[in-house]
Amino acid sequence: MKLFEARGLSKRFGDQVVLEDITLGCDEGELVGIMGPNGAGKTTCFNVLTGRYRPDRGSVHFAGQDITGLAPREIARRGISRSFQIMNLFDDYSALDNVLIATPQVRRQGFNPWRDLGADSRAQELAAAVLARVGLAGKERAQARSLSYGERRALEIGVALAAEPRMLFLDEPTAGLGAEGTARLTELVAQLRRHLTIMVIEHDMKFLFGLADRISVIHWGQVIAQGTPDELRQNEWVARSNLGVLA
Ligand SMILES: Nc1ncnc2c1ncn2[C@@H]1O[C@H](COP(=O)(O)OP(=O)(O)OP(=O)(O)O)[C@@H](O)[C@H]1O
Repeated sequence: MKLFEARGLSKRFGDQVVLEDITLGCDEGELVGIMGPNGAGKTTCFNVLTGRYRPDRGSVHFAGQDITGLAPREIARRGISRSFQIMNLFDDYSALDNVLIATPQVRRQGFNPWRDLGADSRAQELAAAVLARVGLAGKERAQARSLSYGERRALEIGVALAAEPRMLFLDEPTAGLGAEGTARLTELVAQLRRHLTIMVIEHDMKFLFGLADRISVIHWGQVIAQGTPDELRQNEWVARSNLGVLA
């Protein structure tokens, strides 16, 4: 059985069918990519997979359980974390505190901006370890707003990792990064995939083709091709599109 599996997902907004009969999944330990042109429905698909939107039809299973339509918080509790395409950090807080706030220890007590986040030394150690994992050792005390764009993207992934997920969803992690930032992020994701199952939406096909075990191509809300990077390079549609040229 797959660790994560979506079957026959459909979603419409008003008259517009945005997702139609999407079936995709991944085994434990895999890195699976979702690619497709602008407006293809990738972000909507991600939002359905991670509980932000309820599908009109179809199901989502994780670790043998039906999680279709569960609230994002409930899905997170079951071991799925996601990063956001739009930056989702507390700018005035330190890098360490941004991660601390997302740890299960601190979450259990409810978020209280006035509480002394430094009081729990065990949680602090865990948060520092997460920062080291995403390449931000030494930046613990830096305010989130003072970090470079690439560092902020790494911190966002750190925030997602703070919940100690079994599976990580990344929404366009290289968006806005230059060549050097993308290279760093590629290295980070390559490290993370050793211990995590990862699903990633990405426009940067070089990034995706270099890292993914398998990729689903979405166009007009449907999966039009699925396979390993090598298989997709042979795919006529991918070869004809810009997506294929970039890879
Ligand atoms: N909340 C919403 N209400 C109405 N329409 C929506 C909503 N979210 C997305 N759409 C529409 O669904 C279609 C797919 O959008 P979506 O953002 O999922 O595509 P995408 O493949 O992620 O695109 P991009 O790569 O540009 O982010 C678009 O036509 C968009 O306008």
